[in-house]
Amino acid sequence: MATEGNNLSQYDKDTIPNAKDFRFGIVVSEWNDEITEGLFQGAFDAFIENNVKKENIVRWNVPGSFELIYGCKKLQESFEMLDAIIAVGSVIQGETKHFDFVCEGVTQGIKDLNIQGDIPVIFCVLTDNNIEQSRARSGGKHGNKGTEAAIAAIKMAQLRKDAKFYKG
Ligand SMILES: Nc1c(NC[C@H](O)[C@H](O)[C@H](O)CO)[nH]c(=O)[nH]c1=O
Ligand SMILES: CC(=O)[C@@H](O)COP(=O)(O)O
Repeated sequence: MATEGNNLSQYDKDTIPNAKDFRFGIVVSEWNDEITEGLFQGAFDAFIENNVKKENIVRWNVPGSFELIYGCKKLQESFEMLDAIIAVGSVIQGETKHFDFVCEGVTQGIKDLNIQGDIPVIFCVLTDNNIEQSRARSGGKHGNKGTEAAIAAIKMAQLRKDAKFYKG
């Protein structure tokens, strides 16, 4: 289902687990900060709307989306009490193939963190053809993928909690 024609910020609060005791990390890329700040705000606001305490949200910044891999890895290691982490980035096609390598590298790196680490890392990295697409997905006509990422983070935090319970 494409984003076009859908609003990423709409969700049914009744279907979201109780997040009041969860702790979250958000690692934010500084590249295209007009976009990443919008994504961060969407995620932060969604956490607050779902009863996450402000003091339970940790934010780290990194230079670019490729550094999200290392930043999220160090957050996993340094803040073992976190229940989930969101990686926030905005990659926009330029003149060269660099876009392809950054996008693939970040995708694979965050995938690896979910395999190797115990804290889920949510992929909130826009990979757009132009800034208009990015604006539309970070608080514009298509809503905010940051909101979508926060809801995913809450759901994965609950899944991780349930898994620990059943493991005994
Ligand atoms: N072009 C974009 C980049 N490029 C920078 C890389 O992410 C990385 O910081 C650099 O290669 C040094 O390791 N980053 C974005 O987040 N968005 C872009 O559009
Ligand atoms: C994703 C990128 O690194 C890209 O925006 C850089 O632009 P260019 O390919 O023109 O060097």
